[in-house]
Amino acid sequence: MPSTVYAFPTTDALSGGLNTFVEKLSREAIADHGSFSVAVSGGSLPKLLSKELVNNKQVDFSKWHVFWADERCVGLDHADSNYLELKKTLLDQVNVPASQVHTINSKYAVEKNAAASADDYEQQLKGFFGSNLPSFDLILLGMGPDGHCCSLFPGHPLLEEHSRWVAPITDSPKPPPERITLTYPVVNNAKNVAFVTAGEGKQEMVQKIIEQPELRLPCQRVQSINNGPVYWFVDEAAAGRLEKKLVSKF
Ligand SMILES: O=C1O[C@H](COP(=O)(O)O)[C@@H](O)[C@H](O)[C@H]1O
Repeated sequence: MPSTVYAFPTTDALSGGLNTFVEKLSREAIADHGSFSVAVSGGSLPKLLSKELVNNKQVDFSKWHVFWADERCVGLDHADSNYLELKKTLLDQVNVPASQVHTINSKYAVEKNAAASADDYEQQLKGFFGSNLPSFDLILLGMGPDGHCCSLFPGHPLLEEHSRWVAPITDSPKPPPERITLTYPVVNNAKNVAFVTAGEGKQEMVQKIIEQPELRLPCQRVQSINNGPVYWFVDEAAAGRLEKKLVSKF
């Protein structure tokens, strides 16, 4: 199924649309099975996500289980930590119970032991989802200017990882080199996946990804096995080169 692209005039409007989208999915998931499992990326995503959501009193954060789509092998208080950014922008101000915030194991992360960190995180997923392939209610992904998502980079062998749920990477082209990442089997088994990206610096790559699927860049390999749409929340700057007919109304 092709992507559904929502373009917003400003980043604030994008955050507003994303807030509405997340509120709806959270409400539906909690009504259906009593919890909302979400995996979140780092980079620019946490700020765009949290801007409006942090003040949304309609969302029952007490039922959320928060995971990371990828994480850097650094301490949880390190400036490069994807967790830290979401903590500052959202988690410190809403009531997700600490036991439902599923961070990378800080001991292994501080040691830069990506292999042990990935094994540990896969066990954390098994603890929550059981032995069947995880099916997140929502995975929120950023897009790097090179077309990477999670810590799945163009041309990297991890693009062909089909057995692990969480993989280590020790040669990330974007620092820091040691990271862990969800793999495609997990990302593509999510009930909903949304990319969130903003700014003119992302314009060229957004156009390539939406208009040239044959390039098989990391973001283009995100395809729901359940045939659901992959959503894109972008601002007008990032959408600037897209053919208008490819943009949907939110
Ligand atoms: O290193 C990372 O980069 C990507 C993209 O970040 P952005 O700042 O260009 O939005 C991010 O999605 C990923 O989680 C992160 O580890």
